[in-house]
Amino acid sequence: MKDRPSQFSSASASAHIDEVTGGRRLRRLRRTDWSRRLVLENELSVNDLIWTFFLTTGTGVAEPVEAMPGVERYSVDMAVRMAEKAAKLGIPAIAPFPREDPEKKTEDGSYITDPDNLINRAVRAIKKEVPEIGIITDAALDPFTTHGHDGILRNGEIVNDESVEMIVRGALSQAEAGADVIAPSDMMDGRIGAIRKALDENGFNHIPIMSYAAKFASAFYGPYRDAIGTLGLLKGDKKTYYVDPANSEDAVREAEQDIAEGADMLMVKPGLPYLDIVYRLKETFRLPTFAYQVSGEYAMIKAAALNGWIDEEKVMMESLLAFKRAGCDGILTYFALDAAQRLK
Ligand SMILES: NCc1[nH]cc(CCC(=O)O)c1CC(=O)O
Ligand SMILES: [Mg+2]
Repeated sequence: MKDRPSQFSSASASAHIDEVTGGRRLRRLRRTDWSRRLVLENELSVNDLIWTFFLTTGTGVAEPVEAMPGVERYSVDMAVRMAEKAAKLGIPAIAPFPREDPEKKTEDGSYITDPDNLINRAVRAIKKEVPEIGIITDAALDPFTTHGHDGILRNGEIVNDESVEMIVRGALSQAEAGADVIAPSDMMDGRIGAIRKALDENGFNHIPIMSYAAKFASAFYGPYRDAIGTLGLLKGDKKTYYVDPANSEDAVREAEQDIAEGADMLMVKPGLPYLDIVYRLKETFRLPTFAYQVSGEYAMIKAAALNGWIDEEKVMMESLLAFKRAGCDGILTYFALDAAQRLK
């Protein structure tokens, strides 16, 4: 015991370490900045970003979303300006979500089919002024129903086939308004095939479908429901149609089914807590695969940053890079504008 310090001279420690590692020192390539850059495996680019944001009625409106500091709801005219900003930053696509006028909400969500609803007006205006940016629209019913569900509610049940009919009509009205990608987030069975058929039969066979294939019944959507005004409305939960957070085989089956029905791209939602699903879907199907960094994920990062507990910019960029490492081709994120600015 007395000799112990001398046994740990640096020379003998080195010899010991070389013996156990076989001389393989993984830190060699991490020593310098140039060398770290040289061996980078994944990189985030502005081409990976899809900007998610909110719409509201009126003109000249940019109002803050309480649970998402830094995020605002825009009236159509302001959304056009913001889309222009996104396009100038090189962001390839946007995904707007409407906070519809509560008076337009109905039991069956049929306002989704109105050519003059908020989302369709915004799509038309943005397509006219900023044609170079891609617009991805959600064909789910939740902004349009009085109960906040993504489908039609009958006797306490979300009825599948009738919901699909309405969702298909909504998707068609979005395509007619000029949407570039239809991205249904409702998780009804058979909706991908039904939307594909309707698009093809109506002159929209060039419009791709990005399926929210693996959408989980998650508590991370809280701030979004506040943002689109469905928080107080939602009756019960969405467990009868979204995937259980405990399951991954079910997520694989959902993706397999959506691909068989004609999905061009897959999405996983939420994002960071579900990177294992991203990895599995990418490895299994090799399709363009996306993840949605949802409102609750955004709020967590913002809240910690506002408290001075984490470095917002670093955590934002690290979280986005993690999606790339897991296999994402792109990320739907409320951070898109900030991240794009940072990537300039
Ligand atoms: N069709 C519903 C929908 N569309 C976008 C989100 C969540 C997005 C987010 O949390 O950022 C949800 C989830 C939900 O309310 O169940
Ligand atoms: Mg499905």
